[in-house]
Amino acid sequence: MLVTAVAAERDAVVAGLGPTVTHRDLPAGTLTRVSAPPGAPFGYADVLVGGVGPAAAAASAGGALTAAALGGDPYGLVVSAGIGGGFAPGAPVGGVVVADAIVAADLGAETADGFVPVTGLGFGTVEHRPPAALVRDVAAAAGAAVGTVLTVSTVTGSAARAAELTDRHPRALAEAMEGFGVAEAAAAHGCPVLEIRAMSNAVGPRDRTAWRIPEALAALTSAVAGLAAVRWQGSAQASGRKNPS
Ligand SMILES: O=C(O)c1cccc(C(=O)CC[C@H]2O[C@@H](n3cnc4c(=O)[nH]cnc43)[C@H](O)[C@@H]2O)c1
Repeated sequence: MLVTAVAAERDAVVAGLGPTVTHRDLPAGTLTRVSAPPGAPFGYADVLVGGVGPAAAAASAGGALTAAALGGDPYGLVVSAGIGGGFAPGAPVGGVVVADAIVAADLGAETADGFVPVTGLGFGTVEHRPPAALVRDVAAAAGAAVGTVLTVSTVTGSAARAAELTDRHPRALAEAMEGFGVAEAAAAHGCPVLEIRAMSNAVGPRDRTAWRIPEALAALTSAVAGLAAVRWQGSAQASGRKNPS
């Protein structure tokens, strides 16, 4: 299953996968089923429009994962896919990033000594690690850079905030708003997760007019075609599942 925030991202993802089979409304999100090409090891992928932000993403992905599991056909991989902001110079506008770490960047507490992640308060987790071999293969197929993708609830809008984030996360290449939520839902189901982001804008001072959304959506389509090549044309890992994507 691939999870996007908005319908425009869903359309870009579907364009990289193949023909649509069905649409289905779930309590949280709309699921589009895309058929795999003949000879692929798996029959289809589902693409979920789950909403903007980590909470909406977790709720919608969790619901879809549960529905699939209760239907006897659990997902074998969940992918958070969409556009994002890139940190210069590693992730230019129009480029693609595949996450090797999906990090909740603003989940914690502000203290007199600075930001403390929620793990420093004794709770939860702030990072999920996608499978390294899959990250490598998908990044190669997608022509993507590999690095940390931050999940934020507030889009960065100043140079000071961008510098604060890169100080705390020197490996960060991109930020977006859903990856950690999707990853939390996947982890709850024991399911591996990936995050693929196509850069629509630079992280920094807010300038919505500089966002290059059509270019990013086109890059997202190409990147997802690379993912499909790995999952559908590459040697399928024998997962024993009918519905691994
Ligand atoms: O207006 C449109 O046509 C349009 C088409 C596709 C997507 C959008 C969005 O606004 C998606 C919001 C989505 O994008 C991610 N995002 C993009 N840039 C950043 C950023 O610099 N910082 C954080 N998130 C970013 C985010 O995941 C949002 O969900 C509009």
